[in-house]
Amino acid sequence: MTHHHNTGPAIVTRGLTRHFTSRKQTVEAVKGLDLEIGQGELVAFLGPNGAGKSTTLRMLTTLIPPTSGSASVAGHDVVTGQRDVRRAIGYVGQGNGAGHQQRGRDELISQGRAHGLSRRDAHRRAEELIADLDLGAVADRKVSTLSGGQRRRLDIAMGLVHLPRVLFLDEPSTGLDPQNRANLQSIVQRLHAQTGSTIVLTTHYLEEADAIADRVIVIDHGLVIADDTASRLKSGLGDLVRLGFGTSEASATAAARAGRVPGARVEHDSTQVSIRVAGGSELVAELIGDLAALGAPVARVEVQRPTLDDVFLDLTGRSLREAHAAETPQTDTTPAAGEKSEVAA
Ligand SMILES: Nc1ncnc2c1ncn2[C@@H]1O[C@H](COP(=O)(O)OP(=O)(O)OP(=O)(O)O)[C@@H](O)[C@H]1O
Repeated sequence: MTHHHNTGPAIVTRGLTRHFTSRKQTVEAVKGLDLEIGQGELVAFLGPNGAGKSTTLRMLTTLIPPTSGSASVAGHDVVTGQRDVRRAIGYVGQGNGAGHQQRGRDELISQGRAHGLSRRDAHRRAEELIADLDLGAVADRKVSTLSGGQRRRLDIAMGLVHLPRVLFLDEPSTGLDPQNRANLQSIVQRLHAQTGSTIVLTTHYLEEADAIADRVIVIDHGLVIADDTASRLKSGLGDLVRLGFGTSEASATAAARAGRVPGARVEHDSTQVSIRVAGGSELVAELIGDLAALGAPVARVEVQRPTLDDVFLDLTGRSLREAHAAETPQTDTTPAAGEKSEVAA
């Protein structure tokens, strides 16, 4: 069940910008994004708290208008084609809501009816989604009794009722324990494989972006700072090779030798040399041999493959984990006029 109605990109943004004014201070939440996302891509927006991920998603889903620039989703402009965008997308926000006293199955059926499905089709669609999102065991329970992970899966099912061509998930796995998070990630991947629809999710979990996204768009302070596959982002940074030595002379000799490796970034102190270089693990054997011949025998070796956190650290000078922990989400802000908490049916 693929449903691509046009052949252009799923999402295009040009200079997409959003400012907020709160207590007379202007926050530039998103500062001129130029993005193109193809149909069928599974993309993660990765960045710390306050990076502008949710604001970007809220503009793309027509919940808030851009301050300047433009965006189109499924071929429709988010401002002039708001209705068409809403019909083409599914959006699962942070803490969306099915009604608490309803049964999950009934919520899905009502949602289908709200999207114009016949009674029979709404029932059929609900059954499909219950199966696709592993909700069979809990679909007849009141929503208020579901666990966090079950609730999140129901929210995603709600967002999928009308077979959207582009699905937006805002921090789908935040607040879930590792097992439920892994479960949710495999469901998202399965949905993507089954439907071929475009999926854009935001996350501040490196492992999540790494594990499930075809493409990782790293956002910091409202700007795209990297955009590639996780494996290319990591291999671009290179491996980290650490060599330990018994004497400071040996360490200095090794640093000089390592400095001649093309593209290597070298740091050293009296006992250790750190070399950041592409293909470091392949290089290390040769280096150890050379250093032995130069009278600087290597006492310890460690090779680290880079993580996306290393990529972020390299780009920003901050660790994503720390950047995330350091920023506390602001409360007490002034929502923009016309803002709503959910996409209207
Ligand atoms: N309604 C608002 N009024 C004022 N400032 C806002 C508003 N919404 C967002 N901001 C600010 O814009 C910046 C970007 O916020 P945004 O929610 O887009 O970040 P995020 O990357 O999604 O972070 P999180 O992981 O916490 O959701 C932050 O500085 C935030 O405080």
